[in-house]
Amino acid sequence: MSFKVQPQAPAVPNRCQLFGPGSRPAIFEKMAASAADVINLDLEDSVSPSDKDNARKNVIDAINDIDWGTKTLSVRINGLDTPYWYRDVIDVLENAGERIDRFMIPKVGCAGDIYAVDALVSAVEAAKGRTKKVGFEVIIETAAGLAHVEEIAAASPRMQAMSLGAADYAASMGMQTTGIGGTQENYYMRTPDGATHWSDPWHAPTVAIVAACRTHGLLPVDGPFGDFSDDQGFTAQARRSATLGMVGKWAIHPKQVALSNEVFTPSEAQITEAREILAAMAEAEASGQGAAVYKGRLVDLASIRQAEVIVKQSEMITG
Ligand SMILES: CC(=O)SCCNC(=O)CCNC(=O)[C@H](O)C(C)(C)COP(=O)(O)OP(=O)(O)OC[C@H]1O[C@@H](n2cnc3c(N)ncnc32)[C@H](O)[C@@H]1OP(=O)(O)O
Ligand SMILES: O=CC(=O)O
Ligand SMILES: [Mg+2]
Repeated sequence: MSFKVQPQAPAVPNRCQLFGPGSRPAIFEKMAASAADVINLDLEDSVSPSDKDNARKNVIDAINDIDWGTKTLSVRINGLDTPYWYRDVIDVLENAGERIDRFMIPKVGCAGDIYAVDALVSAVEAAKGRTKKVGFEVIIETAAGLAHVEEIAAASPRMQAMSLGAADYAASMGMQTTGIGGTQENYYMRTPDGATHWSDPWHAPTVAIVAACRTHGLLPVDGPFGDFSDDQGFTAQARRSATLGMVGKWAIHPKQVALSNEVFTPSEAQITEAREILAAMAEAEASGQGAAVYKGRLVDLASIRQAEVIVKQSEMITG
């Protein structure tokens, strides 16, 4: 480990972030009743320009009036290249109560974007005497966002989480696809025996986001999977993200919530194995050994840290 100890990410469950357009208030109670850990009320890309003002009012009412239980409540504001974002911040902070937990900032390209929102949020919070500081989560979904992912992660103490936005990422990178996440038909390898092997076009940004988040103590989250009729595709994408260190995934339809929760909740088998490894290592250490054999494979001091990741995840979820 470096002399600089790796910071812990916020200890809150973040297995699924359920999105809903701010212009569709009829679904807000259903979102509140869902099993998602995080709710994202959207003012950005699911709301048409002509509906931005109404959506903002709906979202303010929803923050004030709906019982969101213990969920993390987040509002996705519009991008900094639009005329909407400053009013999203000001109207929400001037009119909504302290129940809001986070602003989600889309399409961030550099640390300066976070600085700008932080300055505005800090001014409105001070002016209104708000006592709870709103946290930030961002979406990495542009070429610039990926190029500056680490400085973005470090940009403000308000930063809590970072998501990969597959749709805008694909557009910004000029990727030849209209799919949102998951396997892409033309991204494959041919093996020497002529078989087709699909690769993961989201691998590189996923790893970059996880590394930036783990370096700076944020939660790395996988973004949307557009084809909500494809449960197996969603689960495969979520499993790849979980294996690479992400803690959760967005749901753009309520049927994706259970799928995401299942993948990002350690299974009984995973927890049992982790506890057995910890027990095997405790026994090894008691006899002066730093390494041991568990089910025919090497376990050592690093295995303790790996096993602890799973045990801590499960303890945090069960409370
Ligand atoms: C690329 C990005 O930026 S992704 C993030 C932004 N996008 C979004 O926020 C989109 C969120 N999702 C949605 O708006 C909707 O789910 C849609 C448009 C995809 C589909 O909506 P519908 O056609 O109504 O879906 P469907 O008919 O299958 O809905 C089934 C039930 O779930 C409800 N429902 C639909 N979406 C949601 C939601 N996001 N949250 C909670 N409940 C919902 C419906 O009201 C319906 O309820 P009912 O059975 O009581 O009538
Ligand atoms: O905002 C999300 C995306 O995929 O784009
Ligand atoms: Mg986007």
